[in-house]
Amino acid sequence: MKRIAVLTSGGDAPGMNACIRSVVLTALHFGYQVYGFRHGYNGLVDNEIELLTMQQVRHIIQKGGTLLKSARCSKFKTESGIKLAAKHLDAAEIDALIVIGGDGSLRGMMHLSKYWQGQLIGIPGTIDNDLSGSDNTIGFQTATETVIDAIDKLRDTADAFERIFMVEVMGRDAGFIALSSGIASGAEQIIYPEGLKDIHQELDCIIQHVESARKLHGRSSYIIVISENLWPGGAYDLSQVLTEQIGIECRPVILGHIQRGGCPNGFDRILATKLGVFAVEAIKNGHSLMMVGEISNELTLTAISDCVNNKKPVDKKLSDIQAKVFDSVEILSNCTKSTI
Ligand SMILES: Nc1ncnc2c1ncn2[C@@H]1O[C@H](COP(=O)(O)OP(=O)(O)O)[C@@H](O)[C@H]1O
Ligand SMILES: O=P(O)(O)OC[C@H]1O[C@](O)(COP(=O)(O)O)[C@@H](O)[C@@H]1O
Repeated sequence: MKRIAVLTSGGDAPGMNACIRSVVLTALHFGYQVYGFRHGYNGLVDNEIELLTMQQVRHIIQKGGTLLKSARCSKFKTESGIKLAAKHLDAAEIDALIVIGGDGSLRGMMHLSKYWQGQLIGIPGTIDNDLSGSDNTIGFQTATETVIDAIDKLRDTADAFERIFMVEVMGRDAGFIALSSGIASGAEQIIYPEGLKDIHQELDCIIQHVESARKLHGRSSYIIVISENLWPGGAYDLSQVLTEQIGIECRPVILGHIQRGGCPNGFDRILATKLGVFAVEAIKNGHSLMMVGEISNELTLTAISDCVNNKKPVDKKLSDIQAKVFDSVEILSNCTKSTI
């Protein structure tokens, strides 16, 4: 009988619980014993292990967060830490480990493979969606809906006061959340890392767009969605710069960790369920150092090294729509008032 283990690591994402449930139920279906390590890689280093039962994963499919807890773990990056992790996996006679997490967690698996001989299967779980090898990572769609809901609410008050808002969203170095939520909420500007060379050099364009929109539309609401980490001091400081340059107040809104919480939506529950089943099947079929994913509705296995080393591009069609087709300032300057 195989003994498999599962852990969640890095930024938690809605749908991680659904995925743990799926891994546990599939493992039990195959007659495997399944264990959970708590607190991400800290659980391996500190040997926080528990047997997972069907009872424990009942009624968690709808819950945000993660039953196994998550964390970042600097000790796991050290040689002594990783050796302890391997020792604890061997002591528990674990044959295969499933890690649900983002690119850092998958890099951790590559590191672990140098010290531990068991099978390693990754499942993409992060709101950032920044992993090649799957069209969507678990949590991304739910987080995007959370942002859209927030911007819709902001639009009401922005319209009422004819105000400019700058909404900062997560996505460490990736613009998936910004681009998708910005398009879906009809934001006037979307600023995200992949669409930008150097924000300091492009500041004039950002300001010019706001000013042109004001000239063409008169006073009206204007929403800028911006990814985190693009400006020192974030949206607070950048909105201050804009306020000073435009002479009209631009209000910052930082959505922060709200984006990581909440019930996973149907899409993420189903994705998490499929990937959990497929991960255990991959173990049964003898695979290792692979990440399960879904590309164009097909379940896929991709080498973890490719998933973390190949940068995943944002949807080109979406970025073109935003930059080239939907630019209201350009539309207004291309058409006469009577045609729009
Ligand atoms: N290069 C690496 N070598 C070993 N472990 C790593 C490496 N990169 C990340 N990790 C481990 O994975 C954890 C999660 O990675 P992090 O980048 O914080 O989140 P995510 O997996 O969501 O991208 C880290 O805290 C660390 O324990
Ligand atoms: O909660 P923390 O540790 O401040 O991390 C914040 C980061 O985590 C995320 O929410 C998720 O990123 P990861 O999946 O890479 O951990 C990022 O969008 C954000 O930059």
